[in-house]
Amino acid sequence: MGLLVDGQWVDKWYETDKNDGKFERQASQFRDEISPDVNAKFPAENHRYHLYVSLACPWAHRTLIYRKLKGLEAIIGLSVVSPDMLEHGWSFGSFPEATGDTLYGHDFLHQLYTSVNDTITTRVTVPVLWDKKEKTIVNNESADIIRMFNSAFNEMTGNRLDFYPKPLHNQIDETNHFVYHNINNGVYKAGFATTQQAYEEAVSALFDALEEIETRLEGQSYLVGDQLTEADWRLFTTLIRFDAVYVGHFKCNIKRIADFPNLSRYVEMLYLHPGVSDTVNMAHIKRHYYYSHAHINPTQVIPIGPELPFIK
Ligand SMILES: N[C@@H](CCC(=O)N[C@@H](CS)C(=O)NCC(=O)O)C(=O)O
Repeated sequence: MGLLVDGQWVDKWYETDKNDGKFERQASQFRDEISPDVNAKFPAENHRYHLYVSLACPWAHRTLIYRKLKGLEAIIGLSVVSPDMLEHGWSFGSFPEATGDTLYGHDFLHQLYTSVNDTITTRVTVPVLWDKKEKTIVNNESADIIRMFNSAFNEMTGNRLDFYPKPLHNQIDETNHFVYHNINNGVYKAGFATTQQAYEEAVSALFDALEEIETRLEGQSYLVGDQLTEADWRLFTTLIRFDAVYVGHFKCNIKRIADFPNLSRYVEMLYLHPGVSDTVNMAHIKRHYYYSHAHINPTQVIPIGPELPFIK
């Protein structure tokens, strides 16, 4: 685990000392956009773009779901890192279903970042949306990438599924904001907190938010407008990891998702949505968290359980 400072890899953990033990996520640096406009800087083109992901990562998982459901697998290539994120950060080491760097054969993901800018200072995160033509990172923010995947390639694929329909923009954005701060990032704030108070604040906000979503799902199947939207996919990738890793490893253990009837039904429904189960890899998920965060789990022993009834 570490980051690039002036193009050099530095092996160090997140800084929480100056912030009362609180984990603060840094903003993604590459925020360009692929557009259907042929004159755009990054126009939608067949075989031009490539996605680097970890199957363990909930942020990268969003992009994998969209690549699948929007019919982009034949258009956008894929490289899957090893789940082990150790002293060199994300690496292309061997592990079942890790592909290696299928474009350049790099050993480490930070080499991809420094190939764009050899004096860059940045965290080296997945997902990365890569442009093979310009040999650069288009975007490394999952929230942006799924918006592009939702619409930029529609002409090419003929796939017009819309998970961000215009009339629901405000409601989706509001829900995303609530879910991001309290749940998606909330589990990380709990897990990476280094003081009791920071941990308790994060866990309380997390479970208050889960209770609120549980209530919202009482009379409806989806979060917004009673139709499947981006808001659901963004929540799903955290919920599917919850009982397997966040309850134990991140100490988010007031309840399990299995203890919330509506959330359980909801996560199972989304998991069973055609194509989605292919994007869920529990071996990578459990291995990544329990093996990579040595300060939380120094023995790197990975628990066998829990039983997850509907997961193949
Ligand atoms: N805001 C980013 C966050 C991505 C992110 O933090 N990914 C994690 C893996 S789950 C990562 O690569 N962490 C490495 C690091 O923070 O150095 C996004 O949503 O794309």
